[in-house]
Amino acid sequence: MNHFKFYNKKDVLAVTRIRRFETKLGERIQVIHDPGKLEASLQASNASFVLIGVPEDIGVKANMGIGGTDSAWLSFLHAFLNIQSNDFCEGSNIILLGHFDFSGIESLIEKNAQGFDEKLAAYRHAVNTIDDEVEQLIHLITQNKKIPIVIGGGHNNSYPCIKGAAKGFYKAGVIPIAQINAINLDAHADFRPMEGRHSGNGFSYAENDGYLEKYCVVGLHENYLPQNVWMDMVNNPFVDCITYEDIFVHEKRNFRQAVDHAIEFTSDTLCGIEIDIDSIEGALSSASSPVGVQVNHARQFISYTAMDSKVAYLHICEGAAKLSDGREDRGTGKMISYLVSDFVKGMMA
Ligand SMILES: N=CN[C@@H](CCC(=O)O)C(=O)O
Repeated sequence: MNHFKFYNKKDVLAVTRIRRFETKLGERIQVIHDPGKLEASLQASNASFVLIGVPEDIGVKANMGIGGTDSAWLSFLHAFLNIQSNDFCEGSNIILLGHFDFSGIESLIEKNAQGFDEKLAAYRHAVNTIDDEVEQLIHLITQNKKIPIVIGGGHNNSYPCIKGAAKGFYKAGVIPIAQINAINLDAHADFRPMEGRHSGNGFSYAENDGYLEKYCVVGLHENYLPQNVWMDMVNNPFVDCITYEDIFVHEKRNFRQAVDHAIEFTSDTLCGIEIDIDSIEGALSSASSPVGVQVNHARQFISYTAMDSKVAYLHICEGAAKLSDGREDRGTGKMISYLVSDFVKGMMA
């Protein structure tokens, strides 16, 4: 984990706005005092959740998307640490560990790779480094029976989340084999072919490597589903989806029924909970869209899955506060902060 930056109490308080007679999450959230003894510190902590950032857009660029998913983490942190600590969400059951910084790798690629093909190959190759480091940390967190909360970053990080959690919870004796399920609220399946790692094939690699058993996508857009991916999905009994069109256009099921179906389909073992911010109407991401679920649907998705699934981890990805094409949204971080607090509340309910 060469690229991980641990936070201390001073770092946390630097972004927490202190106010008399009030307490913010930043004042209650835990940090690790000795990063050199990470495993022992996790073991000794009574916290249930470990929050980490993966602010990178290497995976998105490796998928020919628009850069900028590295900008959501700080925006999220500023909002999250200033949530009021109260009976609804107190904060001390969360460890804020820190974030990965892969910006050095990105600069190297930008400086040295020549032309489109070479750059694409270099970005895809770099995702392997991200995979290894993120997997290692998720493994460590879960083998100590804590729930990772991962804020990305591109959706490429579903792969190390699934792989790390499957191995970690297996090592902890929580599951009989190193294999988990996943539910994904997403406009895209991210089940593209294994053509080199990127943000569009995290679930294909996880399934192919045997770490992902059942996978269900909620809110998939028919217009952005390549035919080869659709064929792979319908021919695989361990993969299921409920399209956006079936829920909101044809009204075959309502949103609650769609989420309940996904929870039921994946109920046999631990399940990773995934939200791609591009599933939310108008939210800023590489694949932003005027069509998508409302923020309150995403909040309900998190709340229902946190309460009713056997949760392995939460991964919120693809959001951006600023895209490389200049578009900006100062609300992205605050929106993600609502989703994370809904998750913690749902898990504690
Ligand atoms: N994780 C997102 N994957 C989508 C969107 C690509 C993009 O525009 O960034 C996909 O592969 O289709």
